[in-house]
Amino acid sequence: MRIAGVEMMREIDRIAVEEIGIPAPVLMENAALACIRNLDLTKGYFVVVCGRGNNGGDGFAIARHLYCMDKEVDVFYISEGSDYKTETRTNFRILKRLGVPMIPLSSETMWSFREALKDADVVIDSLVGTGVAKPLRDFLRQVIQEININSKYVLSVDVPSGMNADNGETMGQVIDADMTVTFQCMKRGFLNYDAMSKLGRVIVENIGIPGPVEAKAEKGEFLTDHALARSLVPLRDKTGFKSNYGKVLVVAGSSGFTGAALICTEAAISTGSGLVTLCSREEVFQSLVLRLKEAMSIHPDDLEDGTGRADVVVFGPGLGAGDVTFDMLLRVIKSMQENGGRSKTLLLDADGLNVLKDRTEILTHLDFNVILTPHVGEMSRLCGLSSEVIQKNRIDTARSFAQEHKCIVVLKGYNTVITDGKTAYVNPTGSSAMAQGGMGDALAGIIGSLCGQGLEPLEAAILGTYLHGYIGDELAGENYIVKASEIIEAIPGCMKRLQDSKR
Ligand SMILES: NC(=O)C1=CN([C@@H]2O[C@H](COP(=O)(O)OP(=O)(O)OC[C@H]3O[C@@H](n4cnc5c(N)ncnc54)[C@H](O)[C@@H]3O)[C@@H](O)[C@H]2O)[C@@H](O)CC1
Ligand SMILES: Nc1ncnc2c1ncn2[C@@H]1O[C@H](COP(=O)(O)OP(=O)(O)O)[C@@H](O)[C@H]1O
Ligand SMILES: [K+]
Repeated sequence: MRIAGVEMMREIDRIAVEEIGIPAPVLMENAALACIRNLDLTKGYFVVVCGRGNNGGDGFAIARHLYCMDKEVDVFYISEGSDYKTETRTNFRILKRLGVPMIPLSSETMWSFREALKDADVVIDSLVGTGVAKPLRDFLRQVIQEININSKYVLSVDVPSGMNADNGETMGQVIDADMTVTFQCMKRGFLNYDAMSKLGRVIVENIGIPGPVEAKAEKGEFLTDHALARSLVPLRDKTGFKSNYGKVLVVAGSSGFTGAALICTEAAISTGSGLVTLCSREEVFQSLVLRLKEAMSIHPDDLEDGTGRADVVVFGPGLGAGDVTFDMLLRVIKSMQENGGRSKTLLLDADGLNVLKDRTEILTHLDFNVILTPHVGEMSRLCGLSSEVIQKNRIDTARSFAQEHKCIVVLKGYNTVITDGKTAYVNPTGSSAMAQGGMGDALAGIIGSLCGQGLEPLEAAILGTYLHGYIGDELAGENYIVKASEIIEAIPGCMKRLQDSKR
């Protein structure tokens, strides 16, 4: 599914109407019906609040459908300002002719508006949508405030009025919606962490604009969906042999951090790697070796040998952030440069990222693929921006770092961003039930394993993050929190279900 901002939505609309010839009233009608589909139609009394742009037009059309269904409907509308757009005027006039109660909003009618809001089972917010990206006029702010104070349940049409669809910021006052039915694309602003509390449940509805039309206006930003993830799960050949499913070397684990090494290694095994080998720091090597079952091990003195044999090296979980780790990384990089090429991948996680602080230029001239999997703190160390700035600009931060350093960045957290600098995918799965030590180590093992099984690094990162969160969501359905070891146990079953699923 594509992610769009204001300009992209306007362009999609223009192409659909002007170049393809889909009549604008058809789109408005589809938008209205999409909202009707998501309304609780067992309710009896609806208040529709309309602005003067096309968002208001959607609201007038929604009111007509509710009227057709014999619902009690009152329409309040903004009567001052610019002239109605054509389709909005058409829908306004139809309602007038039908005799649907229509009340212009003004200081004189504010009292009856307030009473209607209090009585309404559902309030439909059709004040403004993607057409406004500047501070709202005072009167509109007052109307929004009244809706927020007095309503039981609000459905926002396309965008909660007052939210900037580009960045999620509030333009003076914003509707606090219970549900947002947004059209055609996920809006970029909805991904802003601060905006999320205003959206309620978000439903993205197709309003009849074909994918190729969207593609003409696209800006390379997508939300990973189930169909995409399913299509990426590798098929296992009937005659497959372990060497067909990738050799993964995990370089992880130091004193006090042995769990990270085991979790990462076992995640790679459970995701389907043919051969997984663990190399850890000298001081924990013997104790870790005793705990391995399916995985093999190599002593840190043999790091170059192990790297040479591997298709993928996952480097960093629990390895320690000091010079020893940096030296190990340089050895791995040197060995990969000598035996590398684009069929090999280095995934850097945790301390593998921390040792790159102020040294990220190392990444720019490598001949093999590089994937970085930072959480926001690690990203901050890598790029020098504060966590607050990064969290407000997650897609842009990850994208420009990936572009500059010619690598793939997986910026973890709610709505993990995966990008190669050209395109960016936002992962919708996972929740704070997964916010626990070890979870990132499991993700690193999963993505590394998928690279070894032949997926392109970007694909491996897209599927790996989706799968990791999808398993987390399944387990969180019945559990307050989810442990990394539970994720690992559930990987094979979940990959099978994902592959077999029809959605
Ligand atoms: N393909 C599409 O993109 C479609 C879009 N539709 C709807 O159209 C909406 C976009 O419509 P528009 O571009 O007409 O814009 P909006 O309806 O979002 O807003 C424009 C209106 O807001 C008012 N306004 C502008 N600046 C303001 C300010 N500072 N303070 C207060 N009010 C202000 C003006 O009256 C203006 O007409 C979408 O959000 C969606 O709901 C649907 O009708 C179906 C098709
Ligand atoms: N609120 C959340 N929503 C979705 N995913 C989350 C959330 N919190 C944590 N996660 C996921 O859990 C993992 C945690 O990784 P990380 O912070 O590196 O943990 P650790 O370093 O302890 O292994 C990441 O994949 C992250 O995206
Ligand atoms: K709206």
